[in-house]
Amino acid sequence: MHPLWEMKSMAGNVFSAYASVATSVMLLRSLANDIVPEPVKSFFHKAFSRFFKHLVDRFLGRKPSQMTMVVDEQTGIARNQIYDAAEVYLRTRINPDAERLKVNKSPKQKSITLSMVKDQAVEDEFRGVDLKWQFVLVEADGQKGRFQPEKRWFELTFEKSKKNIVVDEYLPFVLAKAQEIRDDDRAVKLFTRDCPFDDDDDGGNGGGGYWGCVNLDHPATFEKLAMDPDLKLAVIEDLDRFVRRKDYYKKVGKAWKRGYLLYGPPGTGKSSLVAAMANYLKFNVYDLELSNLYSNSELRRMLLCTNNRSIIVIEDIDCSSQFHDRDRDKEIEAEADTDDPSNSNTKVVFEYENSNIRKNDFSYYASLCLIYLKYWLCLQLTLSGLLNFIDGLWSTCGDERIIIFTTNHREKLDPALLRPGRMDMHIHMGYCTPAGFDVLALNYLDINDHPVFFPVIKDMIEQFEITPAEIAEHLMRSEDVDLALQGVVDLLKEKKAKQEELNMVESDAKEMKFGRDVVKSGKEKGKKGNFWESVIKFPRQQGKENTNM
Ligand SMILES: Nc1ncnc2c1ncn2[C@@H]1O[C@H](COP(=O)(O)OP(=O)(O)OP(=O)(O)O)[C@@H](O)[C@H]1O
Ligand SMILES: [Mg+2]
Repeated sequence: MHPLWEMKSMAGNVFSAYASVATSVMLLRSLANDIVPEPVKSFFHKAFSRFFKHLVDRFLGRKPSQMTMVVDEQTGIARNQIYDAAEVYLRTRINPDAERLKVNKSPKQKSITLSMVKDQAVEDEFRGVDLKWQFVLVEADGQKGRFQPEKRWFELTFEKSKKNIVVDEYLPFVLAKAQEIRDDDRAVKLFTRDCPFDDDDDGGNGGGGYWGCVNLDHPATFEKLAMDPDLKLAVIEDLDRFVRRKDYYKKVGKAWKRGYLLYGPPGTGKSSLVAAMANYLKFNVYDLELSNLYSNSELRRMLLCTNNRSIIVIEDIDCSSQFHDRDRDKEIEAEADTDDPSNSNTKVVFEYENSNIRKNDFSYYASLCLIYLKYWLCLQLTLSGLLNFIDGLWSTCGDERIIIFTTNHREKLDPALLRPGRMDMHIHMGYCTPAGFDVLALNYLDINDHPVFFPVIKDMIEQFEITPAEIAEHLMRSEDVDLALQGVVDLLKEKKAKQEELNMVESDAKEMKFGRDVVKSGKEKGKKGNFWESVIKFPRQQGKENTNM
């Protein structure tokens, strides 16, 4: 064939192939147009054009277009929370090779913090997005006739196309992270009613006008507490579970709070455990002194003014006369509902019975007048009022609360306080055990063992009731390990001597009682005899009779 004809037929073939491909593409396109939904189409369209633009930028050596967000220190008259959060968060992102840094520590901070200096830049990365923070500072200027205060802001620069990720994900991440860092650095606070100070720097209404606070610088931690190791672990696990179970509490329809009852003899570490819990969770502590409160509404007001993530402590709950008997509460409330004018007298008599006022005391009349006045003003603080706040409707006001009661006498408490579900965990703080002594010795003397004293002390500790507070006090008496341990041994020997004395007195008392019973029964049978002879001699005679038998 002529080469010209050959070329012509090839071109015709190519053209017809192109035409058929083009027709198929158009057909597919119209088909796709009908089948694929609009959002999917627009997504692919955007992705393709972005990819294409990226390729072109790469090819031409152009940088993707950037965006800068300005984070001012103030929004109007209020502080800009993003600025504050960025300031805290960026401390953790400062380049360790930086040549200039600011160093700060306020009285309320626990540790020294580093921060950026003027015009310093910090780079960060979040989900594949590169970010650059720059700290800008314009110093105060009073030269142009008008005073210009110092101005500070951050500039956050990133790829423009990543704006949504930055606004929706990165900035909330910075806010949350900053809060975490602040919580770690924050000193735990102790709120009480009578405290004249208000050191609350959290910006919240930690006191609401009712509470004053100071830093809780209690050094107690779980490691330093001498208590049963299994119980200690159980308490820590319980706290961890409580803190991470926000959604669970919501799901089961329970207020996100937990109650602990700490009971045991004085000096066994109940208050220390409260401090250890607060330090472990970084929760503030509200020390609720019930003797200062006169009515349920006052109690409610006080409790409503407490912050979330806090521990409310009522120490020595058994000493609050109002909280002994809820049935009596009900009686009082029922009596109050009637119009009987003697009601107030009944209430006063009840309170009088429960108080320590003694007749003929100098303060007798004054105290009685006060009690009358209280009831005349309808002021009542009852156990029902407290329970209402613990797990009634009021309990849902506030999240992540822990309520702790401490007592030396659990048996004296109203069963309503002890029923399951009210105080979720009852923790017994008992006398010192050998394992507890190990903790105290390590804590106070930095020793794990002593070949002479440890076996003696541990053996005696098992036999006698001795509180960790007593041992701790003796361990602190000398810096010399041997002297300190000898002190503990002496203390235990003293206990032993006292115990033996007590046992003797008890056995004598038993003998006396026995003798008296015998005399009584003898008298009843009509036998006459010398009283002392009966008391002292009769048991022995009785013993002889018994042996003769
Ligand atoms: N279990 C313990 N572990 C370590 N130290 C303890 C323990 N118990 C008591 N202590 C020491 O004794 C001191 C007093 O203890 P704490 O006030 O905690 O006892 P408590 O049980 O609250 O007494 P109370 O019933 O009288 O209020 C603490 O400061 C601490 O040094
Ligand atoms: Mg205590």
